[in-house]
Amino acid sequence: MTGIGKLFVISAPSGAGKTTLIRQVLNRFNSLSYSVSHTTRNPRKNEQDGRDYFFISTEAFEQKIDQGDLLEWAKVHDNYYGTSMEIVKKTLDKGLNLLLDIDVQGAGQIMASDLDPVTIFIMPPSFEILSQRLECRGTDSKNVISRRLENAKFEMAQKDRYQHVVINDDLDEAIEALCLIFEKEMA
Ligand SMILES: Nc1nc2c(ncn2[C@@H]2O[C@H](COP(=O)(O)OP(=O)(O)O)[C@@H](O)[C@H]2O)c(=O)[nH]1
Ligand SMILES: Nc1ncnc2c1ncn2[C@@H]1O[C@H](COP(=O)(O)OP(=O)(O)O)[C@@H](O)[C@H]1O
Repeated sequence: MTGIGKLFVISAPSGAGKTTLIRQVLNRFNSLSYSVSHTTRNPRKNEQDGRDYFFISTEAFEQKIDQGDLLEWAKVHDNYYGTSMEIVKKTLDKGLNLLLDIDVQGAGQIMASDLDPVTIFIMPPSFEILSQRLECRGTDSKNVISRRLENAKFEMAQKDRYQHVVINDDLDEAIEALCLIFEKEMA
């Protein structure tokens, strides 16, 4: 992969606000596109296949692993998630910048590659607020929320592996801090 596009990797514990922040960043920068991942989890209400994720079966996902179609993949909160090799290659080769929203395991795989990514970790202001945000979002059952909060501790412990850490407390301030990183890195 020798294109001149830049690769950005964002990770955060579930509920920290990365989807909210990423939408704002994508609106702001025309030269930045988003890599739609494949997942085996069920779509939430308001999520669209092909826009938020490619929602596929476990069999189809495992076939993609076997065929080498995925640049990286991981099992997160009991489901598979993975990034299409083809999307990344085509986008970077066109000279476009690409944003991956992936977990800490997948981010580790990209950090170990020769893709030279810009890495950003989004932190919630506190664990209590993270828990409140997951409940207020209203997309997940109590069990699913507990599982996500359990993983959050392990995920947040890895924030120092990232080049940038943005705390998402006041939303507008976090958007500005994040956009500043993209502006500088794409200059
Ligand atoms: N490794 C990897 N992780 C992904 C990918 N797509 C999404 N994720 C991560 O999977 C986790 C769960 O995502 P999701 O089910 O959308 O829940 P949310 O974080 O609560 O919005 C998050 O940490 C995402 O960053 C991917 O392609 N690869
Ligand atoms: N800075 C913020 N202040 C208050 N609520 C927020 C903030 N950022 C995001 N939220 C809310 O928190 C919930 C989780 O955000 P979301 O973007 O879905 O997180 P993630 O994609 O990291 O799981 C959503 O209901 C969202 O509206």
